[in-house]
Amino acid sequence: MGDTRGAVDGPGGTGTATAAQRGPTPEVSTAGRSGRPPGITVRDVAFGYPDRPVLRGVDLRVEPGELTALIGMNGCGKSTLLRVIAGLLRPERGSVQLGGEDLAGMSRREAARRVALLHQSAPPVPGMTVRQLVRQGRWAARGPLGMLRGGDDAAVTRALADAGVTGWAERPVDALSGGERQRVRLALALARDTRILLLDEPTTYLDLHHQLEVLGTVVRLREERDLTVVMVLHDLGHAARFAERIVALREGRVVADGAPREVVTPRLLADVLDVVGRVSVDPVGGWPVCHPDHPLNH
Ligand SMILES: Nc1ncnc2c1ncn2[C@@H]1O[C@H](COP(=O)(O)OP(=O)(O)OP(=O)(O)O)[C@@H](O)[C@H]1O
Repeated sequence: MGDTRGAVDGPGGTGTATAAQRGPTPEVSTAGRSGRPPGITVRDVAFGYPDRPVLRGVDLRVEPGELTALIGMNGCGKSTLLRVIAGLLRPERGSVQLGGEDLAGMSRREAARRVALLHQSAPPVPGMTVRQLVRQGRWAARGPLGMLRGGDDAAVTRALADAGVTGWAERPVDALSGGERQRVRLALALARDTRILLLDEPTTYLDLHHQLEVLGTVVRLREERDLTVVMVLHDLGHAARFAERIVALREGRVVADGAPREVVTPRLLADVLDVVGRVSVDPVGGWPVCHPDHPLNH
């Protein structure tokens, strides 16, 4: 497999102003709202589960305020990498920094005040309402004794509204459809009110209408809340359209990294996704459009 990394040396060229294009701004080192959001620096990270190595030396730098899509085949380590960045898994080697602060020196709560992760979690507690679940997102913001703070209700209300689920607030989560639950998970992550948002397959279970709606919401919230966002997407077309930058993993390594127009090529389809296909440019939007033909047979 060829290494397509370095096709460009940074984000840009998607028609949206990138963090680099917006110019240098100071990173903040706290979860506070002033200044630019923290960037993410992953250096030579290795991680494995007891029976298998997964991440094999990942290097990645996400600029403050950047919207990055992480792509790759099933099992290549995307979710594992997000969990490492969220501080849920400790790397065996290498380091992760959030806004220049080393994650290794942070408690779970300190990490959770800086970074929120939407992931495909366990089934909800029977009868728990959407609002009750989303309130759980406030745990890290609370004091050591779990005391509710003044901003909790406002953060929950805002998260419900931003994810478009206010109308379901009093409904039991276990009575919602898969797609509805996925939007509640987005609200749960937003309730953390962090400046770094990690989204693991945020469009899973959603119909096309709601996929576009959620991705549009992520783009809007990135601007409104001034966030740094990394999202795992299986749809390369969505990644090419909505992200400023695409990072591709293969067998636990970064093998491509750059602006969609630069890295989304037939070679990327083959090298990263084992697919033979073509790539054209959307005549209206200008983003790359993939035309997958058939799986690549090795
Ligand atoms: N808790 C676990 N214990 C053992 N192995 C695991 C665990 N979680 C994931 N794995 C394995 O680690 C590898 C990477 O998994 P990961 O979930 O990071 O992949 P992924 O790229 O997100 O895949 P997908 O696109 O299918 O969601 C896979 O081989 C998976 O089976």
